[in-house]
Amino acid sequence: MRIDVVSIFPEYLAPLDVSLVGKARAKGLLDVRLHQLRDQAHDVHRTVDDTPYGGGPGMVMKPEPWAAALEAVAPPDGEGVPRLIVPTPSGRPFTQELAVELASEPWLLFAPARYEGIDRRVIEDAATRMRVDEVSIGDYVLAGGEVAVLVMVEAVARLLPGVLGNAESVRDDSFAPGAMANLLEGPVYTKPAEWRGREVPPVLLSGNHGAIARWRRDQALRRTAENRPDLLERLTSGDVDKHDRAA
Ligand SMILES: NC(=O)c1ccno1
Repeated sequence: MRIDVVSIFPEYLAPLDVSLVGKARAKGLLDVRLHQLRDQAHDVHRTVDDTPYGGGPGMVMKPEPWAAALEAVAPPDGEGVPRLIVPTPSGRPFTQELAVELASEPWLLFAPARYEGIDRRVIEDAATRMRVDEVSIGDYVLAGGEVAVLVMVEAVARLLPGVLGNAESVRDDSFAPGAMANLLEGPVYTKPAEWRGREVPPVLLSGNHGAIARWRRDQALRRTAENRPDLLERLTSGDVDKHDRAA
Protein backbone atom coordinates (compact mmCIF):
# COMPACT_ATOMS: atom_id res chain seq x y z
CA MET A 1 0.00 0.00 0.00
CA ARG A 2 1.08 3.51 -0.84
CA ILE A 3 0.10 6.36 1.47
CA ASP A 4 0.65 10.04 0.66
CA VAL A 5 0.02 12.85 3.12
CA VAL A 6 -0.06 16.53 2.14
CA SER A 7 0.29 18.90 5.11
CA ILE A 8 1.75 22.25 6.20
CA PHE A 9 3.19 20.30 9.15
CA PRO A 10 4.63 17.11 7.62
CA GLU A 11 6.86 16.82 10.70
CA TYR A 12 3.63 16.10 12.62
CA LEU A 13 3.62 12.75 10.81
CA ALA A 14 7.06 11.76 12.18
CA PRO A 15 5.46 9.01 14.34
CA LEU A 16 4.84 7.15 11.08
CA ASP A 17 8.57 6.36 11.20
CA VAL A 18 8.35 4.35 14.42
CA SER A 19 6.79 1.21 15.87
CA LEU A 20 4.26 -0.77 13.85
CA VAL A 21 3.99 1.58 10.87
CA GLY A 22 7.74 2.24 10.87
CA LYS A 23 8.47 -1.49 10.80
CA ALA A 24 5.92 -2.02 8.01
CA ARG A 25 7.67 0.68 5.97
CA ALA A 26 11.06 -0.89 6.64
CA LYS A 27 9.67 -4.26 5.47
CA GLY A 28 8.35 -2.67 2.30
CA LEU A 29 4.72 -3.37 3.23
CA LEU A 30 3.92 0.33 3.32
CA ASP A 31 5.20 3.18 1.17
CA VAL A 32 4.54 6.45 3.06
CA ARG A 33 5.33 9.75 1.36
CA LEU A 34 4.96 13.16 3.02
CA HIS A 35 4.50 16.40 1.11
CA GLN A 36 4.75 20.05 2.23
CA LEU A 37 1.68 21.95 1.00
CA ARG A 38 3.63 25.23 1.08
CA ASP A 39 5.86 23.94 -1.72
CA GLN A 40 2.87 24.63 -3.97
CA ALA A 41 2.44 28.23 -2.75
CA HIS A 42 4.75 30.44 -4.79
CA ASP A 43 4.36 33.87 -3.25
CA VAL A 44 7.14 35.13 -0.99
CA HIS A 45 5.28 34.08 2.15
CA ARG A 46 4.19 30.72 0.69
CA THR A 47 0.62 31.61 1.61
CA VAL A 48 -1.89 28.76 1.84
CA ASP A 49 -4.83 30.50 3.52
CA ASP A 50 -7.04 33.54 3.18
CA THR A 51 -10.10 35.14 4.79
CA PRO A 52 -13.44 33.33 4.41
CA TYR A 53 -16.04 34.61 1.93
CA GLY A 54 -19.17 35.55 3.82
CA GLY A 55 -17.09 36.64 6.80
CA GLY A 56 -16.65 34.74 10.03
CA PRO A 57 -13.69 33.79 12.19
CA GLY A 58 -10.47 32.19 11.13
CA MET A 59 -8.97 31.52 7.75
CA VAL A 60 -9.75 29.11 4.91
CA MET A 61 -7.15 27.09 3.02
CA LYS A 62 -6.79 28.38 -0.54
CA PRO A 63 -7.75 26.13 -3.48
CA GLU A 64 -4.73 26.73 -5.71
CA PRO A 65 -1.97 25.27 -3.48
CA TRP A 66 -4.14 22.27 -2.56
CA ALA A 67 -5.10 21.53 -6.16
CA ALA A 68 -1.44 21.78 -7.21
CA ALA A 69 -0.35 19.56 -4.31
CA LEU A 70 -2.93 16.85 -5.04
CA GLU A 71 -2.06 16.93 -8.74
CA ALA A 72 1.66 16.76 -7.96
CA VAL A 73 1.02 13.58 -5.98
CA ALA A 74 -1.52 12.10 -8.39
CA PRO A 75 -1.15 13.69 -11.84
CA PRO A 76 -4.45 13.56 -13.78
CA ASP A 77 -2.69 11.75 -16.62
CA GLY A 78 -0.66 9.57 -14.26
CA GLU A 79 -0.93 5.88 -13.54
CA GLY A 80 -3.41 4.85 -10.86
CA VAL A 81 -5.78 6.97 -8.82
CA PRO A 82 -5.63 7.28 -5.01
CA ARG A 83 -8.58 7.35 -2.65
CA LEU A 84 -8.57 10.80 -1.08
CA ILE A 85 -9.27 10.94 2.66
CA VAL A 86 -10.03 14.34 4.18
CA PRO A 87 -10.11 14.32 8.00
CA THR A 88 -12.83 16.65 9.28
CA PRO A 89 -15.22 16.78 12.25
CA SER A 90 -18.04 17.00 9.70
CA GLY A 91 -17.09 13.74 8.00
CA ARG A 92 -18.50 10.21 8.18
CA PRO A 93 -17.36 8.31 11.31
CA PHE A 94 -14.06 6.46 11.09
CA THR A 95 -14.86 2.91 12.21
CA GLN A 96 -13.13 -0.44 12.24
CA GLU A 97 -15.33 -1.35 9.29
CA LEU A 98 -14.02 1.64 7.33
CA ALA A 99 -10.46 0.79 8.38
CA VAL A 100 -10.94 -2.71 6.95
CA GLU A 101 -12.31 -1.20 3.74
CA LEU A 102 -9.40 1.23 3.42
CA ALA A 103 -6.89 -1.55 4.09
CA SER A 104 -7.91 -3.09 0.76
CA GLU A 105 -7.05 0.08 -1.17
CA PRO A 106 -3.71 0.14 -3.04
CA TRP A 107 -3.23 3.90 -2.58
CA LEU A 108 -4.52 6.37 0.01
CA LEU A 109 -3.96 10.13 -0.16
CA PHE A 110 -4.63 12.09 3.04
CA ALA A 111 -5.38 15.83 3.01
CA PRO A 112 -5.35 17.07 6.64
CA ALA A 113 -6.56 20.66 6.82
CA ARG A 114 -5.66 23.41 9.23
CA TYR A 115 -7.48 26.68 10.04
CA GLU A 116 -11.23 26.50 9.25
CA GLY A 117 -10.77 23.91 6.53
CA ILE A 118 -10.11 23.62 2.81
CA ASP A 119 -12.05 25.63 0.18
CA ARG A 120 -14.94 23.33 -0.74
CA ARG A 121 -14.15 23.54 -4.43
CA VAL A 122 -10.95 21.53 -3.88
CA ILE A 123 -13.01 18.56 -2.67
CA GLU A 124 -15.51 18.94 -5.51
CA ASP A 125 -12.75 19.20 -8.12
CA ALA A 126 -10.83 16.20 -6.74
CA ALA A 127 -14.04 14.14 -6.71
CA THR A 128 -14.15 14.44 -10.51
CA ARG A 129 -10.97 12.35 -10.65
CA MET A 130 -10.88 10.18 -7.52
CA ARG A 131 -13.03 8.80 -4.72
CA VAL A 132 -13.14 11.30 -1.84
CA ASP A 133 -14.10 10.44 1.74
CA GLU A 134 -14.49 13.12 4.38
CA VAL A 135 -13.89 11.23 7.62
CA SER A 136 -14.16 12.09 11.33
CA ILE A 137 -12.28 10.24 14.07
CA GLY A 138 -14.71 11.51 16.70
CA ASP A 139 -17.11 14.21 17.82
CA TYR A 140 -14.51 16.80 18.73
CA VAL A 141 -12.46 19.41 16.89
CA LEU A 142 -8.69 19.26 16.54
CA ALA A 143 -6.38 22.10 15.53
CA GLY A 144 -5.66 20.17 12.35
CA GLY A 145 -6.21 16.86 10.63
CA GLU A 146 -2.70 15.46 11.08
CA VAL A 147 -3.52 13.65 14.32
CA ALA A 148 -6.53 12.09 12.60
CA VAL A 149 -4.20 10.89 9.83
CA LEU A 150 -1.96 9.21 12.40
CA VAL A 151 -4.99 7.46 13.90
CA MET A 152 -6.33 6.26 10.56
CA VAL A 153 -2.95 5.18 9.17
CA GLU A 154 -2.24 3.08 12.26
CA ALA A 155 -5.71 1.52 12.27
CA VAL A 156 -5.38 0.64 8.56
CA ALA A 157 -1.70 -0.40 8.57
CA ARG A 158 -2.17 -2.98 11.35
CA LEU A 159 -4.70 -4.75 9.14
CA LEU A 160 -2.28 -5.22 6.25
CA PRO A 161 -0.95 -8.75 5.80
CA GLY A 162 2.45 -9.21 7.44
CA VAL A 163 2.28 -6.08 9.58
CA LEU A 164 1.06 -7.65 12.81
CA GLY A 165 3.14 -10.56 14.13
CA ASN A 166 -0.02 -12.48 14.93
CA ALA A 167 -2.71 -11.97 12.30
CA GLU A 168 -5.12 -13.80 14.63
CA SER A 169 -5.22 -10.81 17.02
CA VAL A 170 -7.01 -8.76 14.35
CA ARG A 171 -9.87 -11.26 14.36
CA ASP A 172 -10.56 -10.68 18.09
CA ASP A 173 -10.31 -6.88 17.94
CA SER A 174 -13.09 -4.78 19.31
CA PHE A 175 -15.43 -3.96 16.43
CA ALA A 176 -13.71 -6.46 14.10
CA PRO A 177 -16.10 -7.71 11.41
CA GLY A 178 -17.69 -11.03 12.22
CA ALA A 179 -18.23 -12.35 15.74
CA MET A 180 -16.85 -9.21 17.38
CA ALA A 181 -18.73 -6.69 15.24
CA ASN A 182 -20.37 -4.13 17.55
CA LEU A 183 -18.71 -5.68 20.61
CA LEU A 184 -15.94 -4.29 22.78
CA GLU A 185 -13.03 -6.57 23.59
CA GLY A 186 -13.15 -8.06 27.07
CA PRO A 187 -10.41 -7.96 29.74
CA VAL A 188 -7.03 -9.62 29.17
CA TYR A 189 -4.60 -11.21 31.65
CA THR A 190 -1.03 -12.53 31.68
CA LYS A 191 1.42 -13.99 34.22
CA PRO A 192 1.59 -14.10 37.22
CA ALA A 193 -1.58 -16.08 38.03
CA GLU A 194 -1.94 -14.05 41.24
CA TRP A 195 -0.85 -10.44 41.64
CA ARG A 196 -1.44 -8.25 44.70
CA GLY A 197 -4.07 -10.73 45.86
CA ARG A 198 -5.93 -10.64 42.56
CA GLU A 199 -6.24 -13.95 40.74
CA VAL A 200 -6.66 -14.53 37.00
CA PRO A 201 -10.20 -15.85 36.29
CA PRO A 202 -9.87 -19.65 36.73
CA VAL A 203 -11.56 -20.40 33.40
CA LEU A 204 -8.57 -18.87 31.61
CA LEU A 205 -6.31 -21.44 33.31
CA SER A 206 -8.66 -24.37 32.61
CA GLY A 207 -7.48 -25.26 29.12
CA ASN A 208 -11.16 -25.66 28.18
CA HIS A 209 -11.21 -23.68 24.93
CA GLY A 210 -14.98 -23.77 24.58
CA ALA A 211 -15.51 -22.46 28.10
CA ILE A 212 -12.83 -19.81 27.54
CA ALA A 213 -14.48 -18.64 24.31
CA ARG A 214 -17.87 -18.44 26.03
CA TRP A 215 -16.36 -16.53 28.98
CA ARG A 216 -14.64 -14.07 26.66
CA ARG A 217 -17.82 -13.42 24.70
CA ASP A 218 -19.77 -12.95 27.93
CA GLN A 219 -17.14 -10.45 29.11
CA ALA A 220 -17.32 -8.65 25.77
CA LEU A 221 -21.09 -8.40 26.06
CA ARG A 222 -20.83 -7.13 29.65
CA ARG A 223 -18.19 -4.50 28.78
CA THR A 224 -20.21 -3.40 25.77
CA ALA A 225 -23.36 -3.11 27.88
CA GLU A 226 -21.42 -1.08 30.44
CA ASN A 227 -19.48 1.25 28.14
CA ARG A 228 -21.34 1.25 24.81
CA PRO A 229 -24.99 0.24 25.25
CA ASP A 230 -25.65 1.91 21.91
CA LEU A 231 -23.70 -0.86 20.20
CA LEU A 232 -25.83 -3.54 21.80
CA GLU A 233 -28.84 -2.12 19.99
CA ARG A 234 -27.19 -3.12 16.71
CA LEU A 235 -26.79 -6.72 17.74
CA THR A 236 -29.63 -8.97 16.64
CA SER A 237 -31.66 -10.49 19.45
CA GLY A 238 -30.19 -13.84 18.47
CA ASP A 239 -26.73 -12.60 19.41
CA VAL A 240 -27.50 -11.34 22.85
CA ASP A 241 -29.27 -13.48 25.43
CA LYS A 242 -31.95 -11.38 27.18
CA HIS A 243 -30.14 -12.12 30.46
CA ASP A 244 -26.84 -10.71 29.11
CA ARG A 245 -28.58 -7.62 27.79
CA ALA A 246 -29.97 -6.97 31.27
CA ALA A 247 -26.57 -7.58 32.88
N1 LIG B 1 -12.79 14.99 14.58
C1 LIG B 1 -11.94 14.91 13.52
O1 LIG B 1 -11.79 13.90 12.82
C2 LIG B 1 -11.15 16.13 13.18
C3 LIG B 1 -10.33 16.31 12.09
C4 LIG B 1 -9.85 17.61 12.21
N2 LIG B 1 -10.37 18.14 13.33
O2 LIG B 1 -11.18 17.24 13.95
